[in-house]
Amino acid sequence: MDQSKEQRILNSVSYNAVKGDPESVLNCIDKYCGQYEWAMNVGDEKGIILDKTVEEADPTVALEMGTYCGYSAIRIARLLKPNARLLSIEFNPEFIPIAKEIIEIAGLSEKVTIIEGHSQDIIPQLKKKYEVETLDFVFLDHWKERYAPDTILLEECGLLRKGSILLADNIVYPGAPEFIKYIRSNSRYECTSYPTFLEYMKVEDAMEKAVYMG
Ligand SMILES: Cc1cc(-c2n[nH]c(CCNC(=O)c3cc(-c4ccc(F)cc4)cc(O)c3O)n2)ccn1
Ligand SMILES: [Mg+2]
Repeated sequence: MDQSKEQRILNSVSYNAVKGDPESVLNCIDKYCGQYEWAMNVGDEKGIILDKTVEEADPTVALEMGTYCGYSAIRIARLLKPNARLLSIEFNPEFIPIAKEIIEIAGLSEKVTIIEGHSQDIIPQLKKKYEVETLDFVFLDHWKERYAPDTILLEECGLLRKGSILLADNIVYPGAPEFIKYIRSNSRYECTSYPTFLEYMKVEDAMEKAVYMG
């Protein structure tokens, strides 16, 4: 059976990236997906907004929803201080071994825990099963129609604290209108919009930052 696109991305990283060098893994994925096969990595342009927000949050415990090939997990984990950790939820079992391998090549396996499952099933387990008290940073990059209900679920599970920073990808394309409606009309969040472009394309997109005020 011929290989998947995600397998071809892993092949390219495995062949071209410098082991243990996260920047070289990111550059390799961006080159491959920019030149050969588009893929839904947050990419190098939106990646800078992600970097800045992670640096602002300086999280001890970070959550990502939508691991895919591990590109944003590497972007986040490479900026984490010692003993800080990233939990990343992925529902598609095909992507998980590929993400694990790519994160391993970047030398960041110690900092990243990939959890297989649907966000709505995993979020309620984070406190007890994954020993999370509260989340300092959350990157929403999973099913766009789950951004709003999962934000509410994070609140209900007591996983947000005063100052927790949420960053959401794809606000314009594919779009997350219910999330925008919810978060911008909720006085408990301070929202900032970052107009940008869809990964590897001249298509408008945006990211939304929302700081939980408790
Ligand atoms: C329910 C649940 C779900 C998950 C989960 N894990 N992995 C994902 C992937 C979600 N991501 C996307 O669908 C996505 C799509 C595009 C896109 C697609 C097609 C186009 F033409 C243009 C743009 C661009 C992007 O940047 C995206 O992020 N969800 C994990 C846990 N629980
Ligand atoms: Mg995305």
